Amino acid sequence: MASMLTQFRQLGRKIVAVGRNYRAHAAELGNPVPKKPILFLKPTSSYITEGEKIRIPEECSSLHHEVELGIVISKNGCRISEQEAMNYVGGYVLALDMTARDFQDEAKKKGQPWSLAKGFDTSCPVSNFIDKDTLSDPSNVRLWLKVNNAIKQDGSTSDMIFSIPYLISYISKYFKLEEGDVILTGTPEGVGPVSNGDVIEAGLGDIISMKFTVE
Ligand SMILES: O=C([O-])CC(=O)C(=O)O
Ligand SMILES: [Mg+2]
Repeated sequence: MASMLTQFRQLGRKIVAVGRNYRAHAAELGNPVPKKPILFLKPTSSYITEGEKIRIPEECSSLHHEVELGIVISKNGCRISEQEAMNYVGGYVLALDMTARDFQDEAKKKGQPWSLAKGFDTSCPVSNFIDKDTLSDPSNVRLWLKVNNAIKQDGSTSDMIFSIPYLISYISKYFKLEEGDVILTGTPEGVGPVSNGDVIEAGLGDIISMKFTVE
C-alpha cells in the first residue's frame, strides 16, 4: 500500500493542482467560478507524510488548510480522452493543499505566480496510498477536515465543477502525465487559518484519515 506512495516520492513526479473546482470555495474567497480549470504546480519537495510536521513558512501570517482528493496516475499519457481517462488512474491519496493565503492574496493583486503561496516545504501533506478498488466512486465521496477536533470542511467530491475524467483529459493536453504524478482536484468550502500547535485531522469518507501537527 505505502509502496506506491514511496514510489511517487522517489520518482519525484509532478503535482498538478486544480484551483477553484468547487463553487462554494470560489465564492468564500470572493473569486469567480472558472470557465476552464485553473492549474498550478507544487514541487515534490513539498510532500510530507504522517509523522512529519507542517511548518508555517517564514513571514506567513495566514496559513490555510485545504483538504483535497488526489489522483495518482498509473501510466504515461498525452492528450488522453475523457473516455480513456480512468484507465490512467492508479489510485488515490488524501492531500492537504496548504496555502499561505496572505502570500497568495498579494500575488493575486500583483498578477504574480502562486509558487511561494502553494509550494513551500511541507505544503503537501498526504495520506497513505489508496488502492483504486478501495474507492469505488471517486466522484461521490465525502471529504472532511477538523482542526483541534472542530469540523471545518465537510464536502463531497460530487460538488466538483470539473470531473476527474475531464481534468485528466484537460491537463494531459498540456502536460504529459507520467506514472506517479498526482493531481490535486481542488478543495470544498470551509478553508481557514491554522496556528502553531494545531492538530489537523482529515479524512475521505470512512476509507482513510490522517493527522498532521502544525509546528
Ligand atoms: O487557493 C485556492 O483557492 C485555489 C485552490 O487551491 C483550490 O481551490 O483548491
Ligand atoms: Mg487547493
